[in-house]
Amino acid sequence: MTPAPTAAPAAPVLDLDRLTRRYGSLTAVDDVSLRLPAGARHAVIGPNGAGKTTLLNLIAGTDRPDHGTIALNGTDVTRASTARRSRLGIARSFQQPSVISELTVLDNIVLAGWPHHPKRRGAWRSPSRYRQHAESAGQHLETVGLADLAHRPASTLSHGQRRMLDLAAALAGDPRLLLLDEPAAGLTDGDIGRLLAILGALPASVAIVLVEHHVEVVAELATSVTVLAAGRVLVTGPTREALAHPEVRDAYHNTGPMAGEEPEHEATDLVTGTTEARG
Ligand SMILES: Nc1ncnc2c1ncn2[C@@H]1O[C@H](COP(=O)(O)OP(=O)(O)OP(=O)(O)O)[C@@H](O)[C@H]1O
Repeated sequence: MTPAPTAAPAAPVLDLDRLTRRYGSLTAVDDVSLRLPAGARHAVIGPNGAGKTTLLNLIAGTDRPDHGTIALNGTDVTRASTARRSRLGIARSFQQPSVISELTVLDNIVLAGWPHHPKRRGAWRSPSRYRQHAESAGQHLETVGLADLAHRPASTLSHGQRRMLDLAAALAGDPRLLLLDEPAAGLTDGDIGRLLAILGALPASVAIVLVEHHVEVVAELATSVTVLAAGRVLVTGPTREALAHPEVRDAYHNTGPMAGEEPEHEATDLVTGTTEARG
């Protein structure tokens, strides 16, 4: 009997291969490889200056690597514009929430979702088109708990509420990969709890890559972690193991044996759970 054909494994949502970014003599991201499956909940942690934001910039396309490749769902986007990456499903929230204070809460989300909407043409000239946009924007505000504030000017929001609005703006394009840069920074414990509940409830169709200094947020949300130190991958793996790694604690305190050490190049494949030598 002929065996039934097996389905080809889905392409990783994100595949970074030997990514390097130099600024003059400083190597901010140094030979970083990482493969994440669809729906991943992955955190990137490390001390200040480790290269975390630079890595997010390279994935989002606001910065370009000197070396290495970036693939999104099997499509090479290394040279793609930020707009094309956004259309392919990458969305991003920032350390400083990018909110337009003069607009209402609702219109911030209408504007963020507009380029992604199938009926985007003429949205501002046609009241019925605008209503369609406003309806989907309202759903995203529900998701982040801001629906009651939809018609307030965004300038009246608290810091925590602006962060939620920034998150709703990132969700407005129905992303497949959500990049979050320190989403818990400056939040109260209550706001952090709300953020965790919102992110925890996102569907598995949305993968998350999270840069975060709050280890408890990482432990709660991420199922896998990459630790960067001086631009290099110190360790990548399941959250509990990565956080328990002795060199992680050493690197955080900048006293450990990792300083100046040359790690072997490895790519940890979080699709298959294997680690392989590359290069
Ligand atoms: N545009 C730039 N030009 C020159 N150097 C830069 C630039 N962007 C980042 N760097 C340097 O690259 C290194 C990594 O910076 P990056 O912001 O990625 O670190 P980080 O891990 O996000 O730090 P933090 O936790 O403090 O935000 C730092 O030494 C930083 O000064």
